[in-house]
Amino acid sequence: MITQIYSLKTVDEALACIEVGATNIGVNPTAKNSGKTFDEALAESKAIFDAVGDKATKVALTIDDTEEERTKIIETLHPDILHISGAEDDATPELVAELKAKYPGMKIMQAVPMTGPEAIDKAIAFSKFCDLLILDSVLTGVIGTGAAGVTHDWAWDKAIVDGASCPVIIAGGLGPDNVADAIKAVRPYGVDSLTKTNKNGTNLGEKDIEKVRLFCERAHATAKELGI
Ligand SMILES: O=C(O)c1ccccc1N[C@@H]1O[C@H](COP(=O)(O)O)[C@@H](O)[C@H]1O
Repeated sequence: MITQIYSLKTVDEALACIEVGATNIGVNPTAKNSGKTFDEALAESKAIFDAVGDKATKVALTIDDTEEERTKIIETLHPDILHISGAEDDATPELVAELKAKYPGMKIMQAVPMTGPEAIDKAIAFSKFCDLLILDSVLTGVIGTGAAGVTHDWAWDKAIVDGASCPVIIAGGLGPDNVADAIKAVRPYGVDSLTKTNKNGTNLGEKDIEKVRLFCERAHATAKELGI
């Protein structure tokens, strides 16, 4: 079971998350929703990825960035996974082919806004040319798909897991208290958490390492129990 933790702001908290069971470390170098400049956020993300090295899978967000910004993110951070989470710059077969030719080995993960049952067909279409999907909630006022801190109907996620051609990570308001139920309902490839594993319960806070530990332990234990 992939346990993906977002969005790390310091080297120490990233390493602590890995220590307690995070397999994937997510950063937000786009500066969107972060209150930082692009260069500040990118430098912070680079320090984190340099320290993480091969200890975890490194995942970088891009949210409606310009082509120049996206290139800077990829060429500075060398992420294992580029997480496309914008409202306007969804992956296309052409973009994925172009990125894969230029950056062999980098996986493309498309975020799907889980706004209703219409997300099911949309996700299945993305799954035909992306490496991974992340199914995430949306909240008015938050730029991009995700960082919403609320759940959505997991029956939509289950339909996507059953029909998709690529592995699916679920997200949206997941934390230690609901991750086991979510895995039982959806049987995904991975689970992701931001808000509910933060200290102050907002999408901007520091990570609460005890909550991250519980989230990862419960996810791994549930996956083992289900044999997935
Ligand atoms: O991580 C961020 O800062 C971020 C900013 C803008 C859009 C998405 C972002 N992160 C993604 O959102 C999910 C889920 O968030 P939550 O657990 O519901 O708060 C997060 O884990 C990232 O995949």
